Amino acid sequence: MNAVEVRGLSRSFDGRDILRDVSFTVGHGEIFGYLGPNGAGKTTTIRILLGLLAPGTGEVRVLGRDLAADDEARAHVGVLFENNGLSDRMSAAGNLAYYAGLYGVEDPAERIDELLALVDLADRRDDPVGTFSTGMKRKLGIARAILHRPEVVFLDEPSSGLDPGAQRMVRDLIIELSRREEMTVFLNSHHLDEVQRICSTVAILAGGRIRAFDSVENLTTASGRPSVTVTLAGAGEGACEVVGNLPYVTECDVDGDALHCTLADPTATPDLITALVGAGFRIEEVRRSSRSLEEIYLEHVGRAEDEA
Ligand SMILES: Nc1ncnc2c1ncn2[C@@H]1O[C@H](COP(=O)(O)OP(=O)(O)OP(=O)(O)O)[C@@H](O)[C@H]1O
Repeated sequence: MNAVEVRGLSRSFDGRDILRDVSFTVGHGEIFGYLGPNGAGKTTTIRILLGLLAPGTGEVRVLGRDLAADDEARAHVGVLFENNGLSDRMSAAGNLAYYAGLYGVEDPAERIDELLALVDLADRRDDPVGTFSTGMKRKLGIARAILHRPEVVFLDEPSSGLDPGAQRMVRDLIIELSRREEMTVFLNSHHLDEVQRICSTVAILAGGRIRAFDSVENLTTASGRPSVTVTLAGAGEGACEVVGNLPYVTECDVDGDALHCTLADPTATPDLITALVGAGFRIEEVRRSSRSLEEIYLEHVGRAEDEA
């Protein structure tokens, strides 16, 4: 059984199709990145998973259960939306104590101490949250979301509005809680660099449909679409004319002295080099290159926009 299952999910608002036949799964203990442009339907998907919004068609399950119909199952799930769900007037510890009461957390004092230490706010425990920075509030929001030791936690844009230092703190915290608390983390994010660093699997949602669903490794390494970067001794002008028509070269691009080629055949690199040398190019270095998640994301989103 997967931690999260979405099968054939569709949902429209006021006649506009937002989600169309969306399917993906998230395994236990994974940090999963759910990506897509503004308005793609990521928060809508989370709200349907949490049982806060009815699906149009299709089926969703969290821990094998339908949260809309299963009160007990909701106790195993945590959520952080962008507003953190905190009272500015209460202290950090007071906020956590309030939620510990709502969730029926056992030994709340101990758990609150543990979490304040985890999010590095122990020394601010008695200060009103209204005096906290955006990053501190976000960290406390995450502590609130995992207070009751959920098995799955949904984090909607946990890094939005944070400076790079605070983004890093939140990123480290997510890794820590996945490792230490063995939680499955469902992360909505626009920070592709962050997602590439911490997520094991991602899905890209655009134009209402899932455009890619795979491990970050498969998406970014050469295994899917092998590519090589050839550093030439001198300008790369004319290199694409030489290799662009070779049958195994699917894409070619020159940037200064660097020639980037995507290959249809992963074993074709020596032939590519032979062709370049035959045409008089001198070669400094040849590297298999992996593509960034950002490049892959932009390609899928661009394709979805072209289709629209
Ligand atoms: N209750 C609602 N009624 C009408 N339209 C809605 C409702 N909730 C969401 N929408 C619309 O559905 C679309 C998807 O919204 P959603 O918040 O899921 O996007 P998102 O991918 O989370 O975007 P962002 O990255 O900007 O947070 C938007 O066009 C939004 O206006």
